[in-house]
Amino acid sequence: MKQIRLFITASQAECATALELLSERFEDAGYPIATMEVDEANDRWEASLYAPTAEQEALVRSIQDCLKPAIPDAPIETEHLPDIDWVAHALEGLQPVRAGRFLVHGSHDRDKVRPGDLCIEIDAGRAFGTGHHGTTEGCLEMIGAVARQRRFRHVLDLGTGSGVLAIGLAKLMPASILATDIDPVAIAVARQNARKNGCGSRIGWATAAGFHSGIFARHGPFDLIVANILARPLMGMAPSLSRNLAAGGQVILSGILSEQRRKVLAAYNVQGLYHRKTLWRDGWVTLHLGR
Ligand SMILES: C[S@@+](CC[C@H](N)C(=O)[O-])C[C@H]1O[C@@H](n2cnc3c(N)ncnc32)[C@H](O)[C@@H]1O
Repeated sequence: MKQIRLFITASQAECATALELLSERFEDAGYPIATMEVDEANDRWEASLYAPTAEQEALVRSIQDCLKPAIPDAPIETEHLPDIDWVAHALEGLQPVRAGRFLVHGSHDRDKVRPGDLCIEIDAGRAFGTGHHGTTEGCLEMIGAVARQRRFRHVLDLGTGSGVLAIGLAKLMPASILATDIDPVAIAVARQNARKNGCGSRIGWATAAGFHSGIFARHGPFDLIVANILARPLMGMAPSLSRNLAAGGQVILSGILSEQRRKVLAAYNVQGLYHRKTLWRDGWVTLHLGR
């Protein structure tokens, strides 16, 4: 199905209002809504709604009507999004997966849940993270293990994708949780998933590339940072990750191939972070580091 993004460009405050109004009117009907900063220096943000192309005309009118009381003059722009392989995504989500203390399953597998299962319900969709990938599995397993060892108060899930790790964190830890992603679609999907899992109000959301946003200073420093991205960006962001980590903080990293493990460890050692444990899953590693 062809998809579009309908959006306004406005100040951060106006976009926050737009997010509230649009969520109230459209989210229960299944339209993902998101905001994203586009120009920090000039306070330019975008508030977006994602929909099938066929609904464009009717939705533009409804959005104008919805925003009129608060932001009467904002023109609504349209971006046509690339096609997505829905079949591949749907197949990815067929089977429930056990990852450490968690059972990750789609809504069609609710009957497979057993008493005592710590469940995360995620339907395959437009954001990465159904629990089937070795990196997600490794992170969930590591989150389960570290949650047994100590209490965390400020937690960050950087590169949240479907929100699977943030939801797992919320289910295990009575902490304040921030989840971010470079992709606004992922944030919109993750917010919906968190709501479905009963922890929507426990998690703060933001679209941000790496640590390039004021949101981290407002929520941090963090005593646990989880980032399942890829080895190269993880190495690049080692200094900023370290700056946002509280004294005595811990880090879980994944998206790293086995052969990249040493390089990533070296980049974090330079920042004063040391290896505690490695999990190997399907050629990928998940690292647990501490100060
Ligand atoms: C491998 S997926 C992980 C998703 C989920 N956390 C999981 O464990 O299954 C990586 C996610 O990181 C996001 N991402 C990639 N580079 C990023 C960056 N520089 N800053 C923030 N998010 C990033 C991608 O959009 C994607 O959603």
